Amino acid sequence: MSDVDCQFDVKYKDQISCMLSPDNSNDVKNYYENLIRKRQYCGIEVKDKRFMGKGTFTTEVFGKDDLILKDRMFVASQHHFNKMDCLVCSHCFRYIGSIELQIGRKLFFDHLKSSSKTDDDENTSNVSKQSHSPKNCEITHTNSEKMKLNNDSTYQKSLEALMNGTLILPYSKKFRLPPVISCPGGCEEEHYCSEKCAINDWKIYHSLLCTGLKSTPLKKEALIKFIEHANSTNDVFILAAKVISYTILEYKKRRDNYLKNCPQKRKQKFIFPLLLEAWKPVSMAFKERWWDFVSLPDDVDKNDELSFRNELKNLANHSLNLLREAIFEEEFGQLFSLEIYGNIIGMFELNNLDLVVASPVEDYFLYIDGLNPLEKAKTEKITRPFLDALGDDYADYIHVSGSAFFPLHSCMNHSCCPNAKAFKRDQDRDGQAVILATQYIPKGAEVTISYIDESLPYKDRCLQLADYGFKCKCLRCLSEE
Ligand SMILES: C[S@@+](CC[C@H](N)C(=O)[O-])C[C@H]1O[C@@H](n2cnc3c(N)ncnc32)[C@H](O)[C@@H]1O
Repeated sequence: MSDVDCQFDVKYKDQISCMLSPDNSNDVKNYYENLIRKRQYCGIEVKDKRFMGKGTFTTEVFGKDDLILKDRMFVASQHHFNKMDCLVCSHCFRYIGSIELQIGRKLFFDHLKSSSKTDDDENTSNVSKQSHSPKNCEITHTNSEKMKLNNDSTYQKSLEALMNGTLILPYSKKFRLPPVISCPGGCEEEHYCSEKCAINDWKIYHSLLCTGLKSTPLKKEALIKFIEHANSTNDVFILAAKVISYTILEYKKRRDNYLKNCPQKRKQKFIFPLLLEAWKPVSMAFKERWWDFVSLPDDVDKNDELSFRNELKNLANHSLNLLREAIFEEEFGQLFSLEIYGNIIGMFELNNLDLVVASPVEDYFLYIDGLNPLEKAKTEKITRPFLDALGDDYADYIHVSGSAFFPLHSCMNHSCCPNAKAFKRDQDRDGQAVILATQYIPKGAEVTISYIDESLPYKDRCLQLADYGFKCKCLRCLSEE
């Protein structure tokens, strides 16, 4: 493969190799024990499994449907296209605002997309202003009953009324959502469910990636270019940027603490062991260089494999150049090397779990549907036009969709006859990963999940798992092979 020129790969060769070399098994054990303790979960441990790397094992018995683990994400991001379908906290991914805001905002964006107006920018900035400052003054239902959704300006007005809180839908108070809290840096991109989430997100990654008022114009312009490139190519680049920001900010926090306790070391400019500590969530994760392991798409000839892999490498390099323009700090040159970037992207591709959160809007319409016939008919006079405008298949796209990396979930190996599954119960209304036992699991057994549809025949399963870069060694595959 022809090498894309990356000066940082050469300059920081030794540090990069140290960052990518496997941690010793004691460190691995301690890291995951700590993590499990922090999550206040007992009943599982992470240990080495000879041929498959790490695995998760039970330390107590689990019954069918028992909760094994609720894992908080290390980094996560909502898909770019999903941001117009639902408004959620950028940190915990809970729905925010109100049922009215969710419906009005979604229909407003749909309307913008389909309308022939050219003045798109003005409308978009209007919607963000209106949609995050609900006023909560109720109007009578008779007003909304008069709505004619086929009349463009009446339709727009009714959507605005939903968004700014002047139109309250019947029974929506039964589905209250947390308020919309703005980004502390003043960007219009991220919103939160609480000050706590806003501050946490700011401290952990967003302060380096915010395009708000606190960002200098040059940095803002560069960040926007980076984000636009990621949105139009592969939004895993956004996740990679979050990982780099996290590592820089975590390092700085650790360094400040260290220097507070050892003021005599103040002259020491850069403390590499502290960067390694900050890098732990990535160094512990299973990962490979992205462009090396991705399986060849069906439409790419085997003879073109080299140029296919080079294309991916060039794409990552371009994204990294854009990110450097925005947030590069000389002190952390190794974090901006292509080798590190390729491994971070590879970590997501190999461990990614879809981020899914069910929508309260669907609950709301199901509730209306379950009312007694008289009440339902009265209520639907108001709600039906909105439900019709959302379309029959609205439930398929108004739930949160995105990508996330979960440190403990990512230690679970695949099996084609798994004993657990990632599954969101009714009460799981945020971005955490929920792992449930699908059968009785004895103490000491490995907890396995299926990365694919395990009902497929052997050959198809092999093909699908090739996308994850491995050949399955579970008992079922070994016997079917
Ligand atoms: C999400 S990680 C699981 C944890 C991983 N074993 C580790 O060491 O961190 C997925 C990787 O684990 C290995 N793996 C998981 N399930 C496997 C299986 N059934 N057969 C062979 N390798 C498996 C593969 O290398 C795969 O790419």
